[in-house]
Amino acid sequence: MRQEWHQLSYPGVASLGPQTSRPTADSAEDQALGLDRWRDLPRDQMPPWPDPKVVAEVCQVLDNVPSVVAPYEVDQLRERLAQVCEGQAFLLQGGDCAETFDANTESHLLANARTLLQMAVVLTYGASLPVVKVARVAGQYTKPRSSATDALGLPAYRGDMINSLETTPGARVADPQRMIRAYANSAAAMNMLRAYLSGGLADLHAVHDWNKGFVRESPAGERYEAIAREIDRALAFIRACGMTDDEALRTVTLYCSHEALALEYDRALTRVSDSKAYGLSGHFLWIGERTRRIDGAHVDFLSRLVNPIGVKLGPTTTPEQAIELCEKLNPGNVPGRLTLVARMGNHRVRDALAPIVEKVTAAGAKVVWQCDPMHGNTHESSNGYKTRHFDRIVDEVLGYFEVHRGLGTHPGGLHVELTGEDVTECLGGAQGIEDLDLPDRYETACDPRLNTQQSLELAFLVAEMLRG
Ligand SMILES: O=C[C@H](O)[C@H](O)COP(=O)(O)O
Ligand SMILES: C=C(OP(=O)(O)O)C(=O)O
Repeated sequence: MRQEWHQLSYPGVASLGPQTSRPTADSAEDQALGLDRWRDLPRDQMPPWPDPKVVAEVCQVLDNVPSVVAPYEVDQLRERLAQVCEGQAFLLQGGDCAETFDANTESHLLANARTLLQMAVVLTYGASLPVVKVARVAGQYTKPRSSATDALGLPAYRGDMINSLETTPGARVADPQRMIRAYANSAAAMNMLRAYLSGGLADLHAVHDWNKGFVRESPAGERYEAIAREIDRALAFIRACGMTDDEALRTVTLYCSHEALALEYDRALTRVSDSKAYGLSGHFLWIGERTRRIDGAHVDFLSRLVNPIGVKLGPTTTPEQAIELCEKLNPGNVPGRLTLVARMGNHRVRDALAPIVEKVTAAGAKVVWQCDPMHGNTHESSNGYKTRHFDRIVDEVLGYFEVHRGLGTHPGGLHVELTGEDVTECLGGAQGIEDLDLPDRYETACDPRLNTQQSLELAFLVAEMLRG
């Protein structure tokens, strides 16, 4: 008999039923869809689970839990991303680098959602297009690492789904039980966000009022006043037309996303509906720069889902590799299915991205082009913090716009690591954060995030770019 997740004794699982190395006996349908082929393929960044039997037992539990998202939402997001693909919408994706169980609080979730909504309003105005909003939330609990060990020689922290950030050898042992905690935290986060988003958090007028507060208080506020005033006028016009009760002005759909790194987790939360495989651990799943090998487990598994998916492309990606990824991940060339997320670094974006966009476009592949200006711009500060400079982030976005404008393609989206808290993790911005300020509130579990002010500043700057 299958176990319910709430019946699991924590932390031990010795009392659980059969010890199998596979999570479940696959159904014929799962087999036909090839949902477990990845298990036999080369797999980078594999969580160092000490005991596969425990992994299998945990997955057996996750096989039967209510999913985090629903198939119709996944289909809806793919359709919305199809509009981005066709140049009729813009994609904004953002949130924590690494979610943690401790920070999965109402206030943190609301602060992040609020910041994303604020950015979306500015970008909607800048692009004069609908903005599809996707949060890095409700599942962003795994991290690929460059090294198996950290500076202390301990096994690297790989995200709360896998091990703990605490700096003891015991805490760094990968613990499959954490997948259940990640699931419970993700389900709770989505539950709370759905409730707030339909209950006033997304009210357009309130969100714009927060932006006006930002413009008033930011040291660089003057620069953004013109756009804020124009949005004000547009809203006044909408009010004058008597459209204040319109549902679209009061609620928004916020989709959730995470890197599909711990494949055991995403596989266990996959459900087959109408003979199609839906990864229901999140609406949008992506493959990281470190796990995108064409013959690898991650590419194979995600190729079998119908979700909208993304793949990160770093500066060493060749146009041929990008085309191969398109063919493998989107053989039907379905618009909205595949997002190519360029994370080149500001020094490389102009020369590395252009040939990729050119050749992928010439090959006829339908993709959403998204810019992640964070991951190629990381450096160590003079006082030893992993950081990113706001100017380099802005410059990468500029370079991305230049490439797309030059080639006549749609610069479809932005993907950023951000938080709605006043942290000091990235340098620069109007607050002028410097190396010596970094220790004040350096709270990320992995990579540096833009704080609220830096995020909004970026949104205003991108709005300017979008307006040409
Ligand atoms: O978020 C991305 C990666 O997980 C991260 O940049 C890797 O960081 P590392 O180089 O410190 O391992
Ligand atoms: C790890 C990430 O990015 P990348 O794969 O581009 O390094 C990330 O976005 O969390």
